[in-house]
Order: sequence, then C-alpha cells, then structure tokens
Amino acid sequence: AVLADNGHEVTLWARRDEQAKEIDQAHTNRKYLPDVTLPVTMRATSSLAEALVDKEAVLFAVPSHSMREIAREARQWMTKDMLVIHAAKGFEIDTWKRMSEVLAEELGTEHKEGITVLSGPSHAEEVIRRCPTTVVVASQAEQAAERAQMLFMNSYFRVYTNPDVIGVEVGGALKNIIALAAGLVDGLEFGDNARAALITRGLAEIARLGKAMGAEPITFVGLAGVGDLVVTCTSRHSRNWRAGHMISQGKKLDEVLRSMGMVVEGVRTTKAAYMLKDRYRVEMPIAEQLYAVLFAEKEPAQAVKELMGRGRTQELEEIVGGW
Ligand SMILES: NC(=O)C1=CN([C@@H]2O[C@H](COP(=O)(O)OP(=O)(O)OC[C@H]3O[C@@H](n4cnc5c(N)ncnc54)[C@H](O)[C@@H]3O)[C@@H](O)[C@H]2O)C=CC1
Ligand SMILES: O=C(CO)COP(=O)(O)O
Repeated sequence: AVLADNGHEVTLWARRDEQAKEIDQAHTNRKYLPDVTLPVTMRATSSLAEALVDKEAVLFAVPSHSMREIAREARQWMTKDMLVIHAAKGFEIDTWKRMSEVLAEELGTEHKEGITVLSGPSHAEEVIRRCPTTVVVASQAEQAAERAQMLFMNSYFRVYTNPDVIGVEVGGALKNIIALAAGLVDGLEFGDNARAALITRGLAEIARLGKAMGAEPITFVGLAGVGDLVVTCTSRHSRNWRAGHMISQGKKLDEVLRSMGMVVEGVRTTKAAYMLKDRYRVEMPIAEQLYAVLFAEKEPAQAVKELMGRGRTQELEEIVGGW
C-alpha cells in the first residue's frame, strides 16, 4: 500500500486465490486488516508469474518459515536487475540462517550483494492508516539500499539506510522473543519496571548474540533494535506480545497459535536463539528461560524468579568492554 501510494504499479501475491480476488476486486482484506480500504491501484493475484514478470523490484513479505520455498519458486520469473527486498523477521527453521542468506542461496549470486532488508517498528495496522512510521533498509550494496529507500519513502513512511544487514536482521528477529516475554510478564502483572527490565536486558542479549554473529552493536540502538523492541513489547497490535499474554493466563502454546491465526515469529525464533547462543557461545538467559516456558512447561513465574536470582554480573561489558 505504501508503494502504491507512491505511485508505483504494485501487484500483491497471495497464495489463496479467493484472498487475491478480494484484494484485487473489492480492495479489502477483511481477515487481516478489517475496516480498511486498500489503494484501488494495487492489484493482487495468486499467480507468482503475474506478480513478478516485468517488475523492477520484489518485496518478500512472507513468514520466515516459507521464505525458501517461495523464493525457489519465484526465481524463474525474476531478472538480475530486479531489486530484492525482504521484510520477514525470523530465522530459517533448523539451519537457523538469516533470511538474506536464504534468499542469496535460492536466487543465485547475481542478487547476493544487493539483497536488502526492510525492518523497524512498523505494525501493518498503523502503516495502512498512514500513521507516521520510521523504518530502516539495510544492504551490503549502498545503491540497493538507496533504491529501496527511494521506492518506499513518503510523508508518513520515513526510511533510513544502514549497511549492517546482519544487525538489522538479527534485531528484527530477536525482538519477537522479548515481546513474547513482555506479554508473559505483563500478564503476570509484574509491573512497568519489569517490562522496562525485559526490554533493556533483552536488548543486551540481542546485541551480545548479534555481535558474535558479525553485527555492529550500534545498530541495536537504531530502529531495528530499540525501535522495534519498544513497539513490539508495548503495542496492542503485537501478535508476539498477545501470544505471551495468553500463555501467562494458562493457555497452552498450541491453543494460542491456533487461536491467533497469524504468524507468531517469536516462537520459532526462541528455538533459534536457544541453538544460536550455543553455536556462538554467548549467554542469553531471557531466551533460555522463555524456551523452558514454551517448550518444557516451566511456570513463567518460576522463570522470572530464576532470572532475578542469577549471579552478580556487569551491565554491558561483553559489548563495550569493561574496566
Ligand atoms: N504484521 C506486521 O505488522 C509486520 C510483520 N512483519 C513480518 O512479516 C512477515 C509476515 O508477517 P505477516 O504478514 O504479519 O503475517 P500474517 O500471519 O499476518 O500473514 C502471513 C501470510 O502468509 C501466508 N502464508 C503462511 N504460510 C505460507 C506459505 N507457506 N506460503 C505462502 N504464504 C504463506 C498466510 O496465509 C498469510 O496470508 C513476518 O516475518 C513478520 O514478522 C514485519 C513487519 C511488520
Ligand atoms: O514486527 C512487527 C512490528 O514492527 C510486528 O510484530 P508482531 O509480529 O509481534 O505483531
């Protein structure tokens, strides 16, 4: 919708034909964005070929678990000049690869350097109402980041560039874990101090793993770090926060995911963080406790007790150095 507002010819791809038809003909998307009229110039189709042929740019905005499969299928309709952008916030299941790595593998070396990630605090429910929103686009290739910036930027959607693809992807993915934990802590009525603690210590964990994976730690004080953490941990729109809240009320994970009917990236990303912390030998106590709550039936209150009972430590020495 942002791209259509900017005067671009946009074709949205949806896998279900009836969904595509609703968007294309009625200009609504009642299931995901009720009470919204979509730009009438925006087309929609369930044919990948129709969505991709003769296009200048493609934005992959599918859940991270389906990125590889869709990119593999899309490749046949893509040209080497096409700008490739993605907006997914997660890692691939089992390989725990970042989304730009998955795309580079599936789309071939001609796209590798230009793959661009769009991230930051941007709940769809507010962007579609044209509420002031800021995001970041990151790419190894400056030109690609600037192309994406120019495509999306307008009076309500402000786009910054950043060369740190790893930092922007890791920040966007890992904030969902902290948002799940924030929903849990809010559901337990542990108060505002506890939520602020989670956001801040969550950021330290994100920066610790991110740095070990090759990110620039300063990226995490930007839109893909602090920005997205704040919005996802405090917004009523956040699916990750809502899922955490439901679990705090005693609902089982399966039941929560079924009732949401939308992707809750933080669940799989908790598994990813659990594996990646060992691979990169970093400590991630919040992610570890959340893993136990989600997958080993640990009581959330007990998890918080154990987090508060950890041994004495410094605040940020692994990231910025100590005395
Ligand atoms: N909703 C938001 O405000 C934002 C979402 N994101 C990210 O965008 C990505 C997509 O999220 P949403 O669109 O919000 O999720 P959603 O759950 O609202 O919609 C996902 C769509 O993908 C479809 N889908 C699911 N599995 C599929 C598959 N295997 N093949 C093809 N389509 C499939 C679903 O049918 C659904 O239409 C996620 O990584 C999310 O973290 C990023 C920024 C903001
Ligand atoms: O990433 C998002 C906003 O920036 C969306 O977060 P949720 O998936 O928790 O709704």
